[in-house]
Amino acid sequence: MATVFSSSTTHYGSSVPYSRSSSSLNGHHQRIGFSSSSSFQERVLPAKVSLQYVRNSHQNMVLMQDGAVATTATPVGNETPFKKLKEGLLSGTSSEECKNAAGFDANENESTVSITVVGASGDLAKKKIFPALFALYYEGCLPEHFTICGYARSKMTDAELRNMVSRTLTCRIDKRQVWPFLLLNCDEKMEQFLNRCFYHSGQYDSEKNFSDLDKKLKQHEGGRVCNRLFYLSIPPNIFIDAVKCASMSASSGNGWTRVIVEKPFGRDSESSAALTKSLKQYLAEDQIFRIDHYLGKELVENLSVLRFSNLIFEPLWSRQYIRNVQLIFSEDFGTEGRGGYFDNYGIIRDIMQNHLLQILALFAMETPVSLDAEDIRNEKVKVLRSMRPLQLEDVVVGQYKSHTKGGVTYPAYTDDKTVPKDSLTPTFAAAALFINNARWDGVPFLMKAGKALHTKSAEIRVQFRHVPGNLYNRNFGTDLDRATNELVIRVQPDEAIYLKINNKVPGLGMRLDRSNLNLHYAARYSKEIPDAYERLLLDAIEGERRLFIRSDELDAAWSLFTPLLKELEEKKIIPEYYPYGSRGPVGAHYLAARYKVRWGDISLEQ
Ligand SMILES: NC(=O)C1=CN([C@@H]2O[C@H](COP(=O)(O)OP(=O)(O)OC[C@H]3O[C@@H](n4cnc5c(N)ncnc54)[C@H](OP(=O)(O)O)[C@@H]3O)[C@@H](O)[C@H]2O)C=CC1
Ligand SMILES: O=C1O[C@H](COP(=O)(O)O)[C@@H](O)[C@H](O)[C@H]1O
Repeated sequence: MATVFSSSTTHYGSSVPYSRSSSSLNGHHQRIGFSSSSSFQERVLPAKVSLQYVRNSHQNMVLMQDGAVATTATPVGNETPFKKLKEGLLSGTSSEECKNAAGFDANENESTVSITVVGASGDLAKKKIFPALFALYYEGCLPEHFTICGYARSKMTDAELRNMVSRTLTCRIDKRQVWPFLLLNCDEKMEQFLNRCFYHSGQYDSEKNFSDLDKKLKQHEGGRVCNRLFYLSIPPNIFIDAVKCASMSASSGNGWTRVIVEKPFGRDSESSAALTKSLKQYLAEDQIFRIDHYLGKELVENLSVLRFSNLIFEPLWSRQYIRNVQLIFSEDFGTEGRGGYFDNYGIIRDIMQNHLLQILALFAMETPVSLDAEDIRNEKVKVLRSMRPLQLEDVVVGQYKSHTKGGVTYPAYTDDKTVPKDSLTPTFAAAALFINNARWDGVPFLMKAGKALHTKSAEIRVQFRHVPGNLYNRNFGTDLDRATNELVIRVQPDEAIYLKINNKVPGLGMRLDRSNLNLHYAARYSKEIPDAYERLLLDAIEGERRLFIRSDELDAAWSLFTPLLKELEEKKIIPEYYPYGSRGPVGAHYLAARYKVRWGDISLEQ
């Protein structure tokens, strides 16, 4: 029988510095996830065992027939260890002994990751975290040894947790696979996954309860080197209690301990600094993973690829060619169910200060020295620090009011029982921001975010300047804005990148129209796009910080918004009311017009 000894890169490619590999504090490696065999360059060697080796920038890995994984830092070009491994396996020696004899890392299978979802009974845990963990498991991206533990005050048995989690799990479908093969092992995978999930009930401020959790985790870790990830999916007022107890009583003794912190990271510069200071009493900065799930969205992650790996965009990426940039977020539902949280924050803190500002920073940053997390985050901080803090006149705020349509009455924001009747909290805001650096001087970056609008979407719109001395000007009429190129990056839903160009309508005459060069993801790629939480959880497990917010980034972000937020609250600025399901307050148009901008999502041909 021929042996397939195949070489491949991971699906990120071997030359990409942040190709996925683990790097743990204790130096053990444990690789997770292999590229599909279809992309392997296959070489046939005369032997009876099957090996696949996978290479990335840090290490080489061999997947053996029995599923065991071996890793080595030896370059792929040097095949000696692989030959030795193969010879050993052919002689009938066990995988473990062969690995050791051939010089592969001895312990990579001896470490384990325990993921504790703190606040496991809550909305985010059910909706996003457990499904993302299952998706990672289903895709073969979790390490061989892992345990998932739900932690919350609610009383629940392991079986009850599994039952709760099972209701939210779905299997990923690859359109290339053919029914019925595509879901063949789905139930089996779900069961295997659920068997690795456990529950521990406890208070968030009880070291004793966390110490009991520690004992439970140890039982599952079975004496291996243990790496521990805590996901704080709880309200912010209990972050510090939970971090304190986890770090004092349940952190790893011999591996790494990391904590994912959910937003909000404070509500202004002062409270954010206080939160960071308190977190740093118990954790080092490199243990803190501040999550902004928009950074995990496929098209946001693609921004750097688009800019820095295509020749055609970067030369245009400046004030010389770009007239304005628009960052637009809208939801077609209100704060239903989250009014209590929302009223203390409002849309500016909920969406603009984090999600939209993070996109802006990635969009506008200079080319980083490398793709390493620190290099990227350094560039983002520079952009944020080059921006002028927002002032009241740069902003329009709105709040949705009740609206009846088709016999259905949609509630006002203040109809929510958890919201004070006289609340002035904005559920909509539009803002004009400027970056005072050589690249972007004078270019308006307009943001718009709102709840209870007519549609759900998130997009980046880049409107280019008019073509100087355009020979075809007379074909466009008086409205030259309509004829300028616009690049649209539709983050969600129905991901796409399209460029609006002027084009000749086929025929004998000379009529121009606006057409799209369209990269529509659903048509181009058969695989479902992973949820942002999957990418971010995997990054946190692998110690990749690129998509998490560093504390100086956070400070810079708050510095931009804090003076405005204070002024809005101190002056009790009354929001412009807009009907539920509408396009938002008209003031947003006046704001844009002040900078000679028209919102791209409102124009007739979007
Ligand atoms: N839900 C979402 O869509 C999003 C949420 N977030 C953030 O994620 C975190 C979790 O969100 P979410 O799941 O919605 O939160 P929940 O309000 O559902 O709270 C999560 C769990 O925390 C416990 N809890 C709730 N309130 C208190 C309290 N006052 N004191 C002690 N424990 C409490 C409850 O568990 P038990 O009673 O069993 O202990 C609850 O199940 C928050 O920081 C939120 O801001 C961020 C983005 C989106
Ligand atoms: O962080 C938040 O994001 C959600 C929107 O996330 P999406 O991935 O569904 O676009 C928003 O509804 C919520 O208010 C906010 O806290």
